[in-house]
Amino acid sequence: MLCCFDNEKFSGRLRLMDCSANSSDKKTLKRWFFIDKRVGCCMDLTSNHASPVLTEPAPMNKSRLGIHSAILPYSQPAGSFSPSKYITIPRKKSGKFDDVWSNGWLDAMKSSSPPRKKLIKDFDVEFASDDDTDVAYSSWMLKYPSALDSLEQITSYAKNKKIAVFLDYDGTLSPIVNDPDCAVMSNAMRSAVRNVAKYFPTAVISGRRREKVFDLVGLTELYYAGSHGMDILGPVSQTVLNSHPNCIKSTDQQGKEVNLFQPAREFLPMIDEVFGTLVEKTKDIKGAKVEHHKFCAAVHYRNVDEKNWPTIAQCVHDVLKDHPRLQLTHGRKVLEIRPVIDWNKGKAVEFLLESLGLNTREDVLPIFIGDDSTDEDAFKMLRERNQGYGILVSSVPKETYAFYSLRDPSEVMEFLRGLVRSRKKKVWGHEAGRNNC
Ligand SMILES: O=P(O)(O)OC[C@H]1O[C@H](O[C@H]2O[C@H](CO)[C@@H](O)[C@H](O)[C@H]2O)[C@H](O)[C@@H](O)[C@@H]1O
Repeated sequence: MLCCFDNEKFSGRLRLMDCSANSSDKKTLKRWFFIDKRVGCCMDLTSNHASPVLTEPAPMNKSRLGIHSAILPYSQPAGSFSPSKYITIPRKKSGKFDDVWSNGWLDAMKSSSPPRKKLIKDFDVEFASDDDTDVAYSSWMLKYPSALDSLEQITSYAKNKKIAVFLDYDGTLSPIVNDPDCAVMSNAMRSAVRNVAKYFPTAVISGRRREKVFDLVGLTELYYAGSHGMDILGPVSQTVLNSHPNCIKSTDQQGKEVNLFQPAREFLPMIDEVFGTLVEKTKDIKGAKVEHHKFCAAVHYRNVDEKNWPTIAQCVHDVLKDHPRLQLTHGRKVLEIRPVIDWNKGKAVEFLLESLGLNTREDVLPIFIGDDSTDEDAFKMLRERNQGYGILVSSVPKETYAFYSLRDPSEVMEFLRGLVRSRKKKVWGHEAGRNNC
């Protein structure tokens, strides 16, 4: 007998349980089936074989099942996902704020960057073994296929197009580690990124301070944006200088002429002040760390005992209460305070495309690779433009606006190497390293 559960939490799928299995013991309950409401395909999670049953097909179905995604329009955002990562502070009619217990901050803090088991549980899949989590990941990959497995599709579609590569830093180019100051990039990754930049315009767009991310990456051939895109050093473009009032001519660390765009410049003194306050307020919380990213401030709680998380949340909450022009975003075990302006990583990608003279061209294929919630702005922008690919780096199932997935930074490196290999082979048929862009 099959029982049907509407399981919105699991990627908009209907969940079917085979009640002929022993359901009293969750560990032995192995026969779950998922029906993707849009894909119209039923999958036995124990066998991971998809077989067509029920429900009518929808426009996104084919792209999710391996037919070349770029041929198909992004007709709708992925699943029922609506990433509300910008946290509006709930205000009571009295003008007072709700506290961190009731406004969901602590839940968001707990679920940010969770371990594998916990995340699977959040998707309401009560699995116990590593095999089961692998099965859940494989099922998730039907919706977000591996960019490595899809490399041939991606590169053949990109053959006559200009690829532009946009990369997040933490969790994408470097693995997540406990101390943000120790998040170094391997030489192998550096060399992969350097090679990518030989063939495609390449930028790193990070939440960190721009100068810091440049120090960590150490490649002069890239463009850099810090503070989640609020601090961009891009190529000189008169069009961009004319159309963006906050954009000025400047020089980079090598003395080269560049365009400098800092749309939140007026917030500098406020962020300075808030940084000082946060340092002071958290100084007695063991493990807490505050970073000044110039146009935003980050409060890390990865190394703080969970019993002290409410105190961290309260400190940040109190600061925001006093600064209505600032807002909160949740990152991986980090609370970030940033200006309330209409600017994000997605806008930064568009800005850089414009600076490169690629924004209005239809033969451009932007690829954005990132792991964090702030990268969703870029994934979403690409979906809305119906152009290019967002690639989410995650080793656990996550809702996302991205189109493809990669498990971890080592797969990112393989993917970047694959892009270069295919460009060398398909365009020139030899190993010459010329910039084709
Ligand atoms: O946009 P990104 O380049 O991904 O930057 C996002 C945040 O990355 C850093 O924090 C994260 O990585 C740390 C090192 O692995 C880890 O310790 C921390 O828990 C993560 O949240 C950076 O320190 C933050 O300021 C960035 O906002």
